[in-house]
Amino acid sequence: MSLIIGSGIAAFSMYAAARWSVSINEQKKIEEVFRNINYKVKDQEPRLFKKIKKDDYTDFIYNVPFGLVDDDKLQSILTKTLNKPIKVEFKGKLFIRVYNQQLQKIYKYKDFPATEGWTIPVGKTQEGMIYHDFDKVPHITIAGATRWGKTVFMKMLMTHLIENHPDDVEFYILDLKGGLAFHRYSKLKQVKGVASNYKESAEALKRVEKDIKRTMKEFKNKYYENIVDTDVTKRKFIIIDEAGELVPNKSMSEDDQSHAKTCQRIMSHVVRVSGGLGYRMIFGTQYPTAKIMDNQIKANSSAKITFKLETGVQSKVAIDQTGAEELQYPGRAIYKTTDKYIVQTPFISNEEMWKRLRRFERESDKKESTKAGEDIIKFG
Ligand SMILES: Nc1ncnc2c1ncn2[C@@H]1O[C@H](COP(=O)(O)OP(=O)(O)OP(=O)(O)O)[C@@H](O)[C@H]1O
Repeated sequence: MSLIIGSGIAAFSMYAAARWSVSINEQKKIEEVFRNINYKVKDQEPRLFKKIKKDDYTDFIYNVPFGLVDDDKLQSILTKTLNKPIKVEFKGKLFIRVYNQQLQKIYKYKDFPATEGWTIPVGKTQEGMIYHDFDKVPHITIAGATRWGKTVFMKMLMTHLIENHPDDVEFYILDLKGGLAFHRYSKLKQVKGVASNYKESAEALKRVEKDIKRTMKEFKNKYYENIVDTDVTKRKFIIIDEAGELVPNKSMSEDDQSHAKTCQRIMSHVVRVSGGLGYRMIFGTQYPTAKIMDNQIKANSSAKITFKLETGVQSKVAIDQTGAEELQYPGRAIYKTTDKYIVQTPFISNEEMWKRLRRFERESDKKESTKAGEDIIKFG
């Protein structure tokens, strides 16, 4: 018996010693990085204040000389040097959290539980699942270079909201990549329309603008200020994929330029006035430039989900700091509100989405008359 206890203690001591030496090693590397990138004031370097070891991570907390603040570069250089996920925060002291494990490359949508209210899962972080609450932050931007996960995220969001609020959610979708990604979902009773060109987009947004006017009048009559304080259960989501297409340019026909201008004006109106009325805008783009993500959109979308971008400059436009250019896997994103999280967003395939949502297909769309006059059932 004592032999078993003895060997248990010995094994634990070896494990603890190994972990301890790993963290000493990490501390050395962190301090070497400080020196190499000149993260100091004159000859005063950050000094370790505390080291806290937990099962999943170690926190290194540093006192830094006055005048030294957060540095964008630290996170990415430390991540590469230690080859581990790192979170750097500056809260009076410098907090460097070094996680033991990498996030997985895929987390399935079905493993994210249903949620209360108007929340959606944003993804898995090192410390658990993260949710976005549209009743707290009505408008979001979704940026990311092509093929890194924007459309899957929009579809996931749509699936979650429809499954959780089948009778209360409405979607207006501007699918400016030819309508290919969302066409199938135009058959769902929650989808008021899928616009796939400039003219249809302008018409869809004019409908939204009219609807906003009507809702505003109704709210005034009832002395409502914000939908979240009322018993109104409906919420209306406007999804824009790809907003870059809506910037008028000379290669467009005059008509299309005029439609694009109409869209821009209404989008700006939507984000400025309609959050309190229950409208939520999802603004997606693969080209975050100041022209596409104008100040109105940015200032009124205080949650930003950003997949991999081509450059640090684009990352600065999207989230006001570099970092999105360093993301390595499809579906990996930065979720930024007042805080910033690295997440692996939930993955859902087109097949699974349709399997979950097809029960909401409008009756009139389930059957289609053939020219010969017989009824056929449409599949997908
Ligand atoms: N959350 C995720 N987890 C794992 N893999 C993902 C995730 N999201 C997307 N992917 C992978 O990345 C591919 C591209 O995703 P998606 O179609 O959403 O890109 P996109 O940015 O919308 O591209 P585009 O702008 O060309 O439409 C998917 O087919 C899938 O293989």
